[in-house]
Amino acid sequence: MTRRYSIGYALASKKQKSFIQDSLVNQSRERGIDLIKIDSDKLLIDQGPFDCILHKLSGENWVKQLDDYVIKNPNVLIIDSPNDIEIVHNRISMLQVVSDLKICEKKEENGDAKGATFGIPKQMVINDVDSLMNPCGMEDHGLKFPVIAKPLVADGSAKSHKMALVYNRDGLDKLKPPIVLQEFVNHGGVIFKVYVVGDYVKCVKRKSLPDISEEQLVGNSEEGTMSFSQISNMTTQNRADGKNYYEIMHIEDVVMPPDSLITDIARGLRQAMRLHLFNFDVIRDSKIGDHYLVIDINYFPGYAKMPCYEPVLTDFFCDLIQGKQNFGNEGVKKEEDGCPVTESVKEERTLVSNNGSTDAGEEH
Ligand SMILES: Nc1ncnc2c1ncn2[C@@H]1O[C@H](COP(=O)(O)OP(=O)(O)OP(=O)(O)O)[C@@H](O)[C@H]1O
Ligand SMILES: O=P(O)(O)O[C@H]1[C@H](OP(=O)(O)O)[C@@H](OP(=O)(O)O)[C@@H](O)[C@@H](O)[C@@H]1OP(=O)(O)O
Ligand SMILES: [Mg+2]
Ligand SMILES: [Mg+2]
Repeated sequence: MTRRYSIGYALASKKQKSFIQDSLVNQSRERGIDLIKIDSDKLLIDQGPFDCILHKLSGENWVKQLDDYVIKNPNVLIIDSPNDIEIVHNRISMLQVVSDLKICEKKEENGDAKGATFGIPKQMVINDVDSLMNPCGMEDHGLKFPVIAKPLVADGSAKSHKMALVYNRDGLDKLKPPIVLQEFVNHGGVIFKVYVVGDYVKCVKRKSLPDISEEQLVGNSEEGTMSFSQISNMTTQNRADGKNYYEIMHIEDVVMPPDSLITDIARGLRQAMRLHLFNFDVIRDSKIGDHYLVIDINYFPGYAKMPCYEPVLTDFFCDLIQGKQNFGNEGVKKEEDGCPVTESVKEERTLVSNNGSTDAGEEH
């Protein structure tokens, strides 16, 4: 009799609706893994037992419950540790991880960068209104208008997604610190969203803020700012002339970033942050062409929008249970054509039981 494995999940209702779909539950069940909802009205310690806990909750009480559960069940896998998640709840610390990545970029004989390079936009934190009104602040950080004002805290609240494109100094006085002012970089209206699920990496294209021409910049100066939120999830945007900007720009024709660069950044972030479940947003600097900027990192994003999310996540669950998902230098899985490496799991999988013994998994 093959032992079954249980993964408990603790998610906000919106997240649970989008992520725990019947298709995912059924595919996991077929592979010997039961996805079980953790009851938020009961103590975690009184539930289970779980081989793994998936969560996207925060707060002292929840963190304490996780700690107590781990003390009583030292073999349980927590995906992911609240301490590790913290780094992406701040828009300065999240991008500092990118700046600190050591990825060997190819060089020409004369030392110039060869091929694609990456970085983060210039940015500065504004903690209070006085710093906002300091005229030298932006210049000291090499920032010039337009800039994007983002809430410093990226904690998943609706407020944390409320952004503003600031055209001039008049626009600054509408802002409410603490915020980050980030240089606006024209990038052709397309953002590259890179989903990471353990060792698996998938890059997709999404709609993004349109480029700003010099004329538009002057033309929009009277308002001072333009507010927006979660534009990459936007379905339509009709311009004044009624035409949909995104139909005109043919997003499907936009060239993807180099696969090797994306997987190197994904691997580097995974090892540095010690997170299994995140995505990061990349834009291509229109002025340079093969220079890419990471502008955002999100913990436990909307995986249901990722192609083949069910097999990818089920694969990940199996690897977790087998103890395969760690932070070593193992290769990064990329999708084969069509769905990802789930085909490669057809071979027999030995699942490791809670007490460390192994039992042969069923032929899948
Ligand atoms: N530095 C930048 N230059 C140009 N456009 C930018 C820049 N930063 C953000 N944007 C635009 O603003 C959008 C939202 O920015 P960002 O991804 O940081 O916000 P978010 O609320 O964290 O989004 P998400 O829903 O991905 O969590 C991006 O998808 C992109 O269209
Ligand atoms: O729900 P959605 O599908 O929009 O997923 C979004 C997710 O919302 P959720 O919390 O409800 O999962 C967001 O989380 P918070 O920052 O708000 O915590 C953030 O990760 C976005 O980047 C995700 O959009 P995506 O990057 O995948 O396009
Ligand atoms: Mg984003
Ligand atoms: Mg974000």
